[in-house]
Amino acid sequence: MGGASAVRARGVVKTFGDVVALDHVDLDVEEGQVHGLVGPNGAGKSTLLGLLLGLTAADRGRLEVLGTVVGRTGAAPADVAGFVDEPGLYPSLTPRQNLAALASLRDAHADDVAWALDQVGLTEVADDRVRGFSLGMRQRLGLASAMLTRPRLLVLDEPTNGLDPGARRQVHAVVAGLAAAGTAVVLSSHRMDDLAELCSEVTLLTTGRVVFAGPVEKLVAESGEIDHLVRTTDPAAARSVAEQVPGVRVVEPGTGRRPGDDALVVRGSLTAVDELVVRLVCAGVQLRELGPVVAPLEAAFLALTGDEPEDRPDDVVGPLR
Ligand SMILES: Nc1ncnc2c1ncn2[C@@H]1O[C@H](COP(=O)(O)OP(=O)(O)OP(=O)(O)O)[C@@H](O)[C@H]1O
Repeated sequence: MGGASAVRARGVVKTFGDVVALDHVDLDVEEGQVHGLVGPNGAGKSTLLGLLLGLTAADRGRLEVLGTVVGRTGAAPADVAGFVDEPGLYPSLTPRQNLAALASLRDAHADDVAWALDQVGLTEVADDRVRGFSLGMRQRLGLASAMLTRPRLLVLDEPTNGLDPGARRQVHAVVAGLAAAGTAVVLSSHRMDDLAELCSEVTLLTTGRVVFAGPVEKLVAESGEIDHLVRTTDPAAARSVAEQVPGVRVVEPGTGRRPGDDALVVRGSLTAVDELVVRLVCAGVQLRELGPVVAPLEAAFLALTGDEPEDRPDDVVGPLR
């Protein structure tokens, strides 16, 4: 914290006809920070990213990017790069040719092409045509294009969309490395694990409004009651213990259980669940597994939006705390 401001938005409004895509949005991002935008479909994430890239202009409010006020023309300052929706690529060209074309347009050094391809793990397919590429490969090439000019602000719309776990790890490492070197990164994602692993701060949007902005840990701490799966040696005894603990409620039907599983799902604050653990031990009931039914960040998302993020695994159960 404490770096120079990369983005400062105050009261930004953007409408499309009758649709208010952004409704008095504030956003603060510092250099060296990875800032996540999260929210249900249609919340305004891509619209906000588009404003940062200068693809469109705000109707009202004030937007400063890298110390420059972005005016009504929407022209973004130099040193900003990225993509919204899907990266724009030439399908008939190879990755190397795509990046070389960009490099010549943007004054990038030819050596940077090989560097960017290597960073995203596309060196081996650098001379294949983009036309046959999977979504994940196109996403990685989009990231390489965005990095090419070594921007001070990188804007990425769902950069891990379509990536397999290995490629996702690689993209995470690239983004974290760029941030460590001082680049500000603003990215959107529907994946709570991306946000938890990559972002120090998040802005949660619903229908164009900011409903939370701040550190990821604060979002989790504010999520209130969380459903926990409790697996023990004696489910019947565990249930009667749970029913006696103030602030703990047995959830019926509980989600997060495997078919035929007799584990309990209880809802309560972390303090109440801690008390349940103490009482189970005192009652001689052995605890085999305890964890949130959905990851705490996802629970916070659900609590604040009443919506369900995409790509939610069916069986997300945390380890014993
Ligand atoms: N060019 C446009 N013309 C008309 N309406 C638009 C346009 N761009 C966005 N919208 C509307 O603005 C709202 C916000 O859209 P936006 O794409 O920013 O949401 P999002 O959070 O990125 O959604 P998703 O998660 O589905 O990508 C939506 O209601 C959308 O239909």
